[in-house]
Amino acid sequence: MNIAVIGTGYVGLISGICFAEKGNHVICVDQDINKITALQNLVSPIYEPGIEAFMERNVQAGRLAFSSNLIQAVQDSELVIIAVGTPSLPSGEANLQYIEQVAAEVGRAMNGQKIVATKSTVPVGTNEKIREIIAQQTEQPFDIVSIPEFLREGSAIQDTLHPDRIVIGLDNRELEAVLVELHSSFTDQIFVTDIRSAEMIKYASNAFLATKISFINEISNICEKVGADVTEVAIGMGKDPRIGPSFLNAGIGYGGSCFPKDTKALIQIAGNVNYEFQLLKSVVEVNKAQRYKVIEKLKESLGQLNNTVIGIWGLSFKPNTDDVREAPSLEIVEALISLGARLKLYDPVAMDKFRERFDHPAIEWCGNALAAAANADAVCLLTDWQEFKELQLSQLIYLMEQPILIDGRNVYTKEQIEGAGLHYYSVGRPESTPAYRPQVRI
Ligand SMILES: NC(=O)c1ccc[n+]([C@@H]2O[C@H](COP(=O)([O-])OP(=O)(O)OC[C@H]3O[C@@H](n4cnc5c(N)ncnc54)[C@H](O)[C@@H]3O)[C@@H](O)[C@H]2O)c1
Ligand SMILES: O=c1ccn([C@@H]2O[C@H](COP(=O)(O)OP(=O)(O)O[C@H]3O[C@H](CO)[C@@H](O)[C@H](O)[C@H]3O)[C@@H](O)[C@H]2O)c(=O)[nH]1
Repeated sequence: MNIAVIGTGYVGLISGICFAEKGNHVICVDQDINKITALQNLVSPIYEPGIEAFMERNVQAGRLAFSSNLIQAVQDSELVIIAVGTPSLPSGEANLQYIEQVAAEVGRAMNGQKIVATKSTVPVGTNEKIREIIAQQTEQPFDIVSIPEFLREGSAIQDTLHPDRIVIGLDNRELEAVLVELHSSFTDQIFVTDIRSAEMIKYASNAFLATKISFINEISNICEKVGADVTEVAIGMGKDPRIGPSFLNAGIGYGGSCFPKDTKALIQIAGNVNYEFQLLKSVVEVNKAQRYKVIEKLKESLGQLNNTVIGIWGLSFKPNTDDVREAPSLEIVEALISLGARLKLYDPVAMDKFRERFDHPAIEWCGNALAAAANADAVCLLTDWQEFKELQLSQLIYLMEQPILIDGRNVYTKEQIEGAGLHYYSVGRPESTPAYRPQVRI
């Protein structure tokens, strides 16, 4: 099939590449000329493991191209996929300005029958709005479908090539066969439903996963007080197939471009029909508070933070991505600086993206994890990158001013900590080392 994908962010670019990988002819469009130029030179604007090899293979096979010419791309395609951003407005509601702009541009470009599919996460009823906007611009026949995207950053290509399920929302049953056929090379778990339900499935799924995380984080806070171990609790809970083992990792809470934005948007979607989504409001509040646990633990171990030196391991909101949108690190770094700490920051790939968002004279940018720990009074691990898990922790005692490690993602085992000579604090697990008596820097 000939496909145009509008928006070459995480979703548009990865979907475009994966549809091409399955033999379709795809043209990916973006209004950002710099992105398009980079892509035409086979340079990915996002960090995603394996992406450049997939891009190169499909471009060389003549199945994938990049352009800023939306009109041409739409005219050459039977299926137009909208994958532009839907960021939060200050109210928490989804900002639909990019969606509406693209719908109008697609409408003006139409030269014959098209299917217009929305992959962006949009509030219930948005696809109907898209239909109206397109219809105002063209007399050409077209159909609207909702195909929400469930990929995760860091494993986006594998998630797209091997999804757990694909949801297709449509109101013209004649399209079912062609859309199921298009997606059947990815999975046989294809659920066809109506458009409004498809839109809601996306928000409900993200809200449920966020709820699991806030739930286990609250359990971890109680575990700390009663002497239980949240990792053991999560394993025991997860053995019940009704609960499942995934998304029960306690830590400093969820970040990223999706959970924070989509939970707030769903609260607003409910509010717009006079429904107060109490449970989800609590999930958001719990998540906000959880980030500060790291700072509480630092205060517990160091007393006060003014004039201390703190090493930070990990800035991206999760491993295997350079995305720092709504990363817990942003709030934690700002809070530590406001408390008078000097910081030594290291992340394997996200330092440039972080620095574009936040920089300060109190920050020293470090080339590796050990450099960030050198002469520090404490190190805080904020992202569970594999390279941090593989560090020889016994080196820290020789490097650090005070041997304190705060593990915000529970990555280290008892065996790794034992014998390392550190004072180790994690989340919801009994402390495996004695509490530290701070030395105050003059
Ligand atoms: N990032 C994820 O992991 C993920 C996963 C599932 C769903 N989603 C949803 O998918 C949507 C896109 O997310 P993203 O992270 O890929 O966004 P993004 O911000 O990374 O990319 C959006 C792209 O759209 C482009 N764009 C905006 N207006 C345009 C226009 N008029 N014409 C052409 N291009 C235009 C921007 O330049 C940008 O490159 C959002 O609704 C998001 O909630 C994201
Ligand atoms: O047990 C867990 C699992 C995740 N997280 C955190 O939750 C956030 C989100 O993680 P993840 O879901 O893996 O990443 P995303 O790329 O944001 O993907 C989510 O958001 C996407 C955008 O909507 C959806 O498509 C995906 O299905 C959904 O998992 C990260 O900060 C993680 O550190 C935890 O704290 N504990």
